[in-house]
Amino acid sequence: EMKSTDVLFFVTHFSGTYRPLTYLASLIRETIQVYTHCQALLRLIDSGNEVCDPDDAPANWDISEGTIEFKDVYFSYNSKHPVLNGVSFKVQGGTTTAIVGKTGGGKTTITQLIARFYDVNRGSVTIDGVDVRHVKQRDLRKSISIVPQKAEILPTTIRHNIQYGSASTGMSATPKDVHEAACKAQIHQTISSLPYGYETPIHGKKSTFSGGEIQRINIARGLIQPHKVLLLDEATSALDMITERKVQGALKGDNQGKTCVVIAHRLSTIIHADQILVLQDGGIAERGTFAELTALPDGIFKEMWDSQMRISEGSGTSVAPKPTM
Ligand SMILES: Nc1ncnc2c1ncn2[C@@H]1O[C@H](COP(=O)(O)OP(=O)(O)OP(=O)(O)O)[C@@H](O)[C@H]1O
Repeated sequence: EMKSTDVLFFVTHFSGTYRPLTYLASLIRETIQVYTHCQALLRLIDSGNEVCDPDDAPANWDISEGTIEFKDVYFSYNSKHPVLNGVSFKVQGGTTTAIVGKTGGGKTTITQLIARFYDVNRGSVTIDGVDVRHVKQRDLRKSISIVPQKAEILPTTIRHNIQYGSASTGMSATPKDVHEAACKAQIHQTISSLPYGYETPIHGKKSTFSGGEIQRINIARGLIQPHKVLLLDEATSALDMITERKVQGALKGDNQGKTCVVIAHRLSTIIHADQILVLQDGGIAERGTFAELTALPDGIFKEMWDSQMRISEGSGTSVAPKPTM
Protein backbone atom coordinates (compact mmCIF):
# COMPACT_ATOMS: atom_id res chain seq x y z
CA GLU A 1 0.00 0.00 0.00
CA MET A 2 1.44 3.41 -0.98
CA LYS A 3 1.59 6.26 1.47
CA SER A 4 1.06 9.87 0.39
CA THR A 5 4.78 10.52 1.04
CA ASP A 6 5.61 7.69 -1.40
CA VAL A 7 3.43 9.30 -4.08
CA LEU A 8 5.08 12.67 -3.45
CA PHE A 9 8.51 11.01 -3.60
CA PHE A 10 7.61 9.30 -6.91
CA VAL A 11 6.19 12.46 -8.53
CA THR A 12 9.20 14.56 -7.49
CA HIS A 13 11.73 12.07 -8.84
CA PHE A 14 9.73 11.29 -11.97
CA SER A 15 9.52 14.96 -12.97
CA GLY A 16 13.22 15.24 -12.18
CA THR A 17 14.09 12.49 -14.68
CA TYR A 18 11.47 13.25 -17.34
CA ARG A 19 12.99 16.52 -18.54
CA PRO A 20 16.56 15.23 -18.90
CA LEU A 21 15.22 12.15 -20.72
CA THR A 22 13.35 14.22 -23.32
CA TYR A 23 16.46 16.37 -23.67
CA LEU A 24 18.52 13.22 -24.22
CA ALA A 25 16.06 12.04 -26.91
CA SER A 26 16.35 15.32 -28.84
CA LEU A 27 20.13 15.21 -28.44
CA ILE A 28 20.20 11.71 -29.98
CA ARG A 29 18.02 12.93 -32.87
CA GLU A 30 20.30 15.90 -33.52
CA THR A 31 23.37 13.64 -33.36
CA ILE A 32 21.85 11.32 -35.99
CA GLN A 33 21.23 14.35 -38.21
CA VAL A 34 24.81 15.57 -37.84
CA TYR A 35 26.04 12.04 -38.59
CA THR A 36 23.91 11.88 -41.76
CA HIS A 37 25.15 15.26 -43.00
CA CYS A 38 28.77 14.22 -42.29
CA GLN A 39 28.27 10.99 -44.28
CA ALA A 40 26.89 12.98 -47.24
CA LEU A 41 29.82 15.39 -47.03
CA LEU A 42 32.38 12.58 -46.92
CA ARG A 43 30.70 10.90 -49.93
CA LEU A 44 30.94 14.19 -51.79
CA ILE A 45 34.62 14.64 -50.93
CA ASP A 46 35.36 11.02 -51.93
CA SER A 47 33.61 11.45 -55.28
CA GLY A 48 36.42 13.74 -56.44
CA ASN A 49 33.91 15.93 -58.25
CA GLU A 50 35.74 18.28 -60.58
CA VAL A 51 32.85 20.62 -61.18
CA CYS A 52 34.02 24.04 -59.99
CA ASP A 53 32.40 27.43 -59.54
CA PRO A 54 33.79 30.12 -61.86
CA ASP A 55 35.60 33.00 -60.15
CA ASP A 56 33.50 35.58 -62.01
CA ALA A 57 30.11 33.97 -61.24
CA PRO A 58 27.39 36.54 -60.60
CA ALA A 59 26.32 36.99 -57.00
CA ASN A 60 22.97 35.49 -56.03
CA TRP A 61 22.01 34.33 -59.51
CA ASP A 62 18.49 32.95 -59.62
CA ILE A 63 16.33 31.08 -62.11
CA SER A 64 13.52 33.31 -63.36
CA GLU A 65 11.55 31.67 -66.21
CA GLY A 66 13.17 28.26 -65.92
CA THR A 67 13.73 27.74 -69.65
CA ILE A 68 16.22 24.88 -70.09
CA GLU A 69 18.16 24.35 -73.31
CA PHE A 70 20.57 21.62 -74.40
CA LYS A 71 22.64 22.71 -77.41
CA ASP A 72 24.49 19.92 -79.20
CA VAL A 73 25.49 18.21 -75.97
CA TYR A 74 28.07 15.42 -75.94
CA PHE A 75 28.75 13.62 -72.70
CA SER A 76 30.42 10.47 -71.39
CA TYR A 77 31.30 9.37 -67.85
CA ASN A 78 34.47 7.85 -69.28
CA SER A 79 35.95 8.21 -72.73
CA LYS A 80 35.14 4.59 -73.68
CA HIS A 81 31.37 4.84 -73.43
CA PRO A 82 29.66 7.93 -74.88
CA VAL A 83 26.23 8.51 -73.34
CA LEU A 84 24.94 11.61 -75.18
CA ASN A 85 25.94 12.32 -78.79
CA GLY A 86 24.84 15.79 -79.86
CA VAL A 87 21.60 16.18 -77.92
CA SER A 88 19.63 19.39 -78.51
CA PHE A 89 16.25 20.32 -77.05
CA LYS A 90 14.47 23.19 -75.34
CA VAL A 91 12.09 23.08 -72.40
CA GLN A 92 10.12 26.33 -72.22
CA GLY A 93 9.80 27.78 -68.71
CA GLY A 94 6.68 26.57 -66.91
CA THR A 95 6.12 23.58 -69.20
CA THR A 96 6.55 19.83 -68.73
CA THR A 97 8.89 17.72 -70.81
CA ALA A 98 8.98 13.94 -70.47
CA ILE A 99 12.01 11.87 -71.43
CA VAL A 100 11.55 8.23 -72.36
CA GLY A 101 13.79 5.57 -73.85
CA LYS A 102 15.53 2.31 -73.19
CA THR A 103 17.16 1.65 -69.85
CA GLY A 104 20.73 2.96 -69.77
CA GLY A 105 19.95 5.41 -72.60
CA GLY A 106 21.02 8.54 -70.68
CA LYS A 107 17.76 9.90 -69.24
CA THR A 108 19.08 10.33 -65.68
CA THR A 109 22.29 11.75 -67.12
CA ILE A 110 20.27 14.58 -68.69
CA THR A 111 18.84 15.56 -65.29
CA GLN A 112 22.32 15.39 -63.76
CA LEU A 113 23.67 17.74 -66.41
CA ILE A 114 20.81 20.21 -65.79
CA ALA A 115 21.79 20.38 -62.11
CA ARG A 116 25.46 20.39 -63.17
CA PHE A 117 26.61 17.36 -61.22
CA TYR A 118 28.83 16.82 -64.27
CA ASP A 119 30.09 19.12 -67.02
CA VAL A 120 29.31 18.41 -70.66
CA ASN A 121 32.21 17.36 -72.91
CA ARG A 122 30.92 19.53 -75.77
CA GLY A 123 27.96 21.83 -76.32
CA SER A 124 26.12 23.62 -73.55
CA VAL A 125 23.31 23.41 -71.03
CA THR A 126 21.65 26.74 -70.33
CA ILE A 127 18.91 27.88 -68.00
CA ASP A 128 17.24 31.16 -68.94
CA GLY A 129 20.01 31.59 -71.50
CA VAL A 130 22.80 31.33 -68.90
CA ASP A 131 25.30 28.48 -69.18
CA VAL A 132 25.09 26.42 -65.98
CA ARG A 133 28.92 26.45 -65.86
CA HIS A 134 28.85 30.24 -65.44
CA VAL A 135 26.92 30.37 -62.16
CA LYS A 136 27.59 29.15 -58.63
CA GLN A 137 26.42 25.59 -58.07
CA ARG A 138 24.69 26.66 -54.88
CA ASP A 139 22.66 29.31 -56.74
CA LEU A 140 21.79 26.83 -59.47
CA ARG A 141 20.66 24.04 -57.15
CA LYS A 142 18.71 26.15 -54.72
CA SER A 143 16.04 26.58 -57.42
CA ILE A 144 16.09 22.99 -58.65
CA SER A 145 14.30 20.18 -56.92
CA ILE A 146 15.28 16.63 -57.82
CA VAL A 147 13.23 13.59 -56.91
CA PRO A 148 15.60 10.74 -57.78
CA GLN A 149 14.86 7.24 -58.95
CA LYS A 150 16.40 5.68 -55.86
CA ALA A 151 14.88 7.15 -52.75
CA GLU A 152 17.53 8.26 -50.28
CA ILE A 153 16.26 7.77 -46.77
CA LEU A 154 18.00 9.33 -43.80
CA PRO A 155 18.06 7.34 -40.55
CA THR A 156 15.95 9.87 -38.68
CA THR A 157 12.28 10.76 -38.32
CA ILE A 158 9.79 11.11 -41.18
CA ARG A 159 9.57 14.84 -40.39
CA HIS A 160 13.31 15.36 -40.80
CA ASN A 161 13.35 13.25 -43.93
CA ILE A 162 10.81 15.58 -45.55
CA GLN A 163 12.20 18.78 -44.01
CA TYR A 164 15.65 17.97 -45.38
CA GLY A 165 14.36 18.97 -48.84
CA SER A 166 14.50 22.62 -47.82
CA ALA A 167 18.20 22.45 -46.83
CA SER A 168 19.44 23.74 -50.21
CA THR A 169 17.45 26.96 -49.82
CA GLY A 170 19.05 27.73 -46.46
CA MET A 171 15.60 28.05 -44.88
CA SER A 172 14.17 25.39 -42.62
CA ALA A 173 10.67 24.32 -43.60
CA THR A 174 7.92 24.77 -41.02
CA PRO A 175 5.70 21.91 -39.74
CA LYS A 176 2.94 23.35 -41.96
CA ASP A 177 5.21 23.05 -45.04
CA VAL A 178 6.00 19.43 -44.09
CA HIS A 179 2.33 18.65 -43.70
CA GLU A 180 1.37 20.26 -47.03
CA ALA A 181 4.15 18.47 -48.93
CA ALA A 182 3.09 15.13 -47.42
CA CYS A 183 -0.52 15.78 -48.47
CA LYS A 184 0.54 16.48 -52.06
CA ALA A 185 2.66 13.33 -52.09
CA GLN A 186 -0.36 11.32 -50.83
CA ILE A 187 1.49 10.10 -47.75
CA HIS A 188 -0.04 12.30 -45.02
CA GLN A 189 -2.80 9.83 -44.12
CA THR A 190 -0.37 6.94 -43.78
CA ILE A 191 1.94 9.03 -41.59
CA SER A 192 -0.94 10.27 -39.43
CA SER A 193 -2.12 6.73 -38.77
CA LEU A 194 1.24 5.80 -37.20
CA PRO A 195 1.44 5.95 -33.38
CA TYR A 196 4.23 8.56 -33.50
CA GLY A 197 3.04 10.25 -36.71
CA TYR A 198 5.68 12.50 -38.25
CA GLU A 199 8.08 11.69 -35.40
CA THR A 200 8.24 8.02 -36.46
CA PRO A 201 11.87 7.05 -37.04
CA ILE A 202 12.91 5.42 -40.33
CA HIS A 203 15.71 2.90 -39.99
CA GLY A 204 17.41 2.91 -43.39
CA LYS A 205 17.56 -0.52 -45.00
CA LYS A 206 15.76 -2.18 -42.08
CA SER A 207 12.81 0.14 -42.63
CA THR A 208 9.34 -1.35 -42.37
CA PHE A 209 8.04 1.19 -44.90
CA SER A 210 7.13 -0.13 -48.33
CA GLY A 211 8.98 1.00 -51.47
CA GLY A 212 5.93 3.07 -52.48
CA GLU A 213 5.75 4.78 -49.06
CA ILE A 214 9.46 5.59 -49.14
CA GLN A 215 9.01 6.97 -52.66
CA ARG A 216 6.16 9.22 -51.51
CA ILE A 217 8.25 10.52 -48.58
CA ASN A 218 10.91 11.25 -51.17
CA ILE A 219 8.40 13.12 -53.35
CA ALA A 220 7.25 15.14 -50.33
CA ARG A 221 10.89 16.08 -49.74
CA GLY A 222 11.14 17.25 -53.36
CA LEU A 223 7.98 19.34 -53.06
CA ILE A 224 8.68 21.05 -49.76
CA GLN A 225 10.05 24.23 -51.27
CA PRO A 226 8.66 26.15 -54.22
CA HIS A 227 11.56 25.39 -56.57
CA LYS A 228 11.34 26.78 -60.08
CA VAL A 229 12.60 23.61 -61.76
CA LEU A 230 11.40 20.13 -60.79
CA LEU A 231 13.24 17.03 -62.04
CA LEU A 232 11.35 13.79 -61.46
CA ASP A 233 13.34 10.66 -62.24
CA GLU A 234 11.01 7.66 -62.17
CA ALA A 235 9.70 9.22 -58.99
CA THR A 236 6.42 7.31 -58.88
CA SER A 237 7.48 3.94 -60.31
CA ALA A 238 6.86 1.97 -57.09
CA LEU A 239 3.32 3.28 -56.59
CA ASP A 240 0.18 1.42 -57.54
CA MET A 241 -1.68 2.96 -60.45
CA ILE A 242 -4.42 4.68 -58.41
CA THR A 243 -1.96 6.30 -55.97
CA GLU A 244 0.29 7.24 -58.86
CA ARG A 245 -2.57 9.08 -60.56
CA LYS A 246 -3.39 10.94 -57.35
CA VAL A 247 0.25 11.98 -56.94
CA GLN A 248 0.42 13.02 -60.60
CA GLY A 249 -2.78 15.05 -60.16
CA ALA A 250 -1.35 16.79 -57.07
CA LEU A 251 1.92 17.44 -58.89
CA LYS A 252 0.05 18.90 -61.83
CA GLY A 253 -1.84 21.26 -59.51
CA ASP A 254 1.38 22.19 -57.74
CA ASN A 255 3.36 22.66 -60.91
CA GLN A 256 1.79 25.94 -61.99
CA GLY A 257 4.65 27.99 -63.39
CA LYS A 258 7.26 25.30 -62.69
CA THR A 259 9.44 23.79 -65.35
CA CYS A 260 9.23 20.00 -65.05
CA VAL A 261 11.41 17.34 -66.58
CA VAL A 262 9.89 13.93 -65.99
CA ILE A 263 11.54 10.59 -66.68
CA ALA A 264 9.05 7.79 -67.00
CA HIS A 265 8.87 4.18 -68.03
CA ARG A 266 5.11 3.95 -67.43
CA LEU A 267 3.97 6.01 -70.40
CA SER A 268 0.44 6.55 -69.09
CA THR A 269 1.92 9.05 -66.62
CA ILE A 270 3.22 11.41 -69.30
CA ILE A 271 0.21 11.68 -71.58
CA HIS A 272 -0.29 15.34 -70.69
CA ALA A 273 3.35 16.42 -71.06
CA ASP A 274 3.81 19.46 -73.32
CA GLN A 275 6.64 17.64 -75.06
CA ILE A 276 7.95 14.07 -75.07
CA LEU A 277 11.55 13.29 -76.05
CA VAL A 278 12.46 9.76 -77.10
CA LEU A 279 16.11 9.05 -76.37
CA GLN A 280 17.86 6.42 -78.45
CA ASP A 281 21.53 5.69 -79.21
CA GLY A 282 22.66 8.86 -77.45
CA GLY A 283 20.39 11.15 -79.45
CA ILE A 284 16.78 12.27 -79.62
CA ALA A 285 15.06 9.99 -82.08
CA GLU A 286 11.55 11.45 -81.78
CA ARG A 287 9.95 14.49 -80.17
CA GLY A 288 6.40 15.79 -79.94
CA THR A 289 3.22 15.57 -77.90
CA PHE A 290 1.66 12.24 -76.96
CA ALA A 291 -0.91 12.64 -79.77
CA GLU A 292 1.78 13.49 -82.33
CA LEU A 293 4.04 10.60 -81.36
CA THR A 294 1.33 7.96 -81.22
CA ALA A 295 0.20 9.09 -84.68
CA LEU A 296 3.63 8.33 -86.21
CA PRO A 297 3.40 5.07 -88.14
CA ASP A 298 6.27 2.73 -87.12
CA GLY A 299 7.36 5.28 -84.51
CA ILE A 300 9.49 4.19 -81.54
CA PHE A 301 7.16 5.82 -79.03
CA LYS A 302 4.10 4.30 -80.71
CA GLU A 303 5.69 0.86 -80.47
CA MET A 304 6.51 1.42 -76.76
CA TRP A 305 2.96 2.60 -76.09
CA ASP A 306 1.34 -0.27 -78.00
CA SER A 307 3.44 -2.83 -76.17
CA GLN A 308 2.52 -1.33 -72.75
CA MET A 309 -1.14 -1.39 -73.79
CA ARG A 310 -0.87 -5.06 -74.80
CA ILE A 311 0.74 -5.97 -71.46
CA SER A 312 -1.90 -4.10 -69.48
CA GLU A 313 -4.74 -5.64 -71.49
CA GLY A 314 -3.20 -9.05 -70.91
CA SER A 315 -3.07 -8.44 -67.16
CA GLY A 316 -6.58 -6.98 -67.14
CA THR A 317 -5.52 -3.57 -65.75
CA SER A 318 -6.42 -0.28 -67.33
CA VAL A 319 -3.14 1.38 -68.23
CA ALA A 320 -4.18 4.86 -69.09
CA PRO A 321 -6.64 7.58 -68.48
CA LYS A 322 -8.07 8.74 -71.82
CA PRO A 323 -5.87 11.47 -73.27
CA THR A 324 -7.73 14.76 -73.35
CA MET A 325 -6.15 16.31 -76.42
N1 LIG B 1 28.30 7.71 -62.42
C1 LIG B 1 28.45 6.97 -63.52
N2 LIG B 1 29.67 6.54 -63.90
C2 LIG B 1 29.83 5.81 -65.02
N3 LIG B 1 28.83 5.44 -65.84
C3 LIG B 1 27.58 5.82 -65.50
C4 LIG B 1 27.33 6.60 -64.33
N4 LIG B 1 25.99 6.85 -64.26
C5 LIG B 1 25.45 6.24 -65.34
N5 LIG B 1 26.39 5.63 -66.08
C6 LIG B 1 26.20 4.92 -67.36
O1 LIG B 1 25.70 5.86 -68.30
C7 LIG B 1 24.68 5.30 -69.11
C8 LIG B 1 23.42 6.13 -68.99
O2 LIG B 1 22.93 6.00 -67.67
P1 LIG B 1 21.59 6.71 -67.19
O3 LIG B 1 21.41 6.38 -65.75
O4 LIG B 1 21.63 8.13 -67.56
O5 LIG B 1 20.50 5.97 -68.09
P2 LIG B 1 18.92 5.94 -67.94
O6 LIG B 1 18.35 6.11 -69.29
O7 LIG B 1 18.48 6.90 -66.90
O8 LIG B 1 18.71 4.44 -67.43
P3 LIG B 1 17.50 3.84 -66.54
O9 LIG B 1 16.25 3.96 -67.35
O10 LIG B 1 17.91 2.43 -66.34
O11 LIG B 1 17.48 4.62 -65.28
C9 LIG B 1 24.54 3.85 -68.64
O12 LIG B 1 25.30 3.04 -69.49
C10 LIG B 1 25.11 3.86 -67.25
O13 LIG B 1 25.65 2.60 -66.92
